[in-house]
Amino acid sequence: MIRTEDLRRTFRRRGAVVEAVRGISLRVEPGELVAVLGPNGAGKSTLLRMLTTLLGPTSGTAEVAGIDVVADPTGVRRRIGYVGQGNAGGHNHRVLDELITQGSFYGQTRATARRRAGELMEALELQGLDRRTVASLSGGQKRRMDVAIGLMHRPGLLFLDEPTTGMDPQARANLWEHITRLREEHDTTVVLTTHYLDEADAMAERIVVVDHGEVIADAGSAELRTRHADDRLVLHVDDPAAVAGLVEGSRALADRVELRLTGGARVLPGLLARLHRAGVTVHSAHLHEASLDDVFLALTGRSLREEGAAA
Ligand SMILES: Nc1ncnc2c1ncn2[C@@H]1O[C@H](COP(=O)(O)OP(=O)(O)OP(=O)(O)O)[C@@H](O)[C@H]1O
Repeated sequence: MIRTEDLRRTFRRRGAVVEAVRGISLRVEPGELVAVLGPNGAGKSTLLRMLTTLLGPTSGTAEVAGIDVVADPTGVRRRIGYVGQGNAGGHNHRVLDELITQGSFYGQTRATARRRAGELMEALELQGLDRRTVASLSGGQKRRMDVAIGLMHRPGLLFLDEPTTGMDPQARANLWEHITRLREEHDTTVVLTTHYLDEADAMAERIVVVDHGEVIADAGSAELRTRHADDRLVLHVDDPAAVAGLVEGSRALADRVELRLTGGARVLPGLLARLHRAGVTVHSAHLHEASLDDVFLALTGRSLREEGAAA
């Protein structure tokens, strides 16, 4: 669905050259949901803007939905949906009119656009709001409206730039439910950027971490955590020093032993069974699984959570 080869984009700013995207080669297969993560200024938006033809590459190539972004940007736009960071809808327009206008823009007849708008309003829980102005919608409704606009022409590929930023947790969960359903029903490929690690963790099958204009990791969340960050296990026991002697790599504290390990959930049952056989009573076992933020910290030396919070 997407193929880029050594994609680059530089900007000139006050005489200096900024390399916003530095040689990204990426493949996205049909039906995938890929989250692009990275701190502010990493190059995520620049990458997305090149893939959606809003910005030309300085060098390298990108094919989106089988079409070269430079040779045929109009062809690419026809096949993709793009939901940018701002609201796509005109604020004083009515919800239904806005959707129909979008459909007409892509060459749909009024009747087809109206039918499609009805389907999407139902799918995205916007029914009953036909005659309301976009400005009068709640934040969550507006964002779902943005997604509806992006889907009017039935694109096989949807780009979402920070779709849930600024939403409350319930509205986020709700939008995700809709995106998941649209994928299940229409097999839409989705590429999104987000600052919310928990969201990427829960929803994306694949996470592409971008930093300083480069892809520094590309895998599923579980694989990233196993590969780049440790879990931490805390066992409360009567004699920590004795137990530390039995568990390689652990250290004894006053009332517990602590241990760093990979794949903790898999290791834990065997470890507990071994301690039981050795006559050790474990009062409690707490496994702190590595988070994506731990992965990010291990890869970049920075916490994405802090960067995201500062944004
Ligand atoms: N039009 C431009 N002119 C000059 N520099 C730019 C321009 N657009 C982006 N940049 C620079 O390119 C780098 C990458 O920016 P980009 O917006 O792609 O990052 P990002 O990862 O999307 O950040 P954010 O999470 O804040 O949206 C930054 O250093 C930014 O200042």
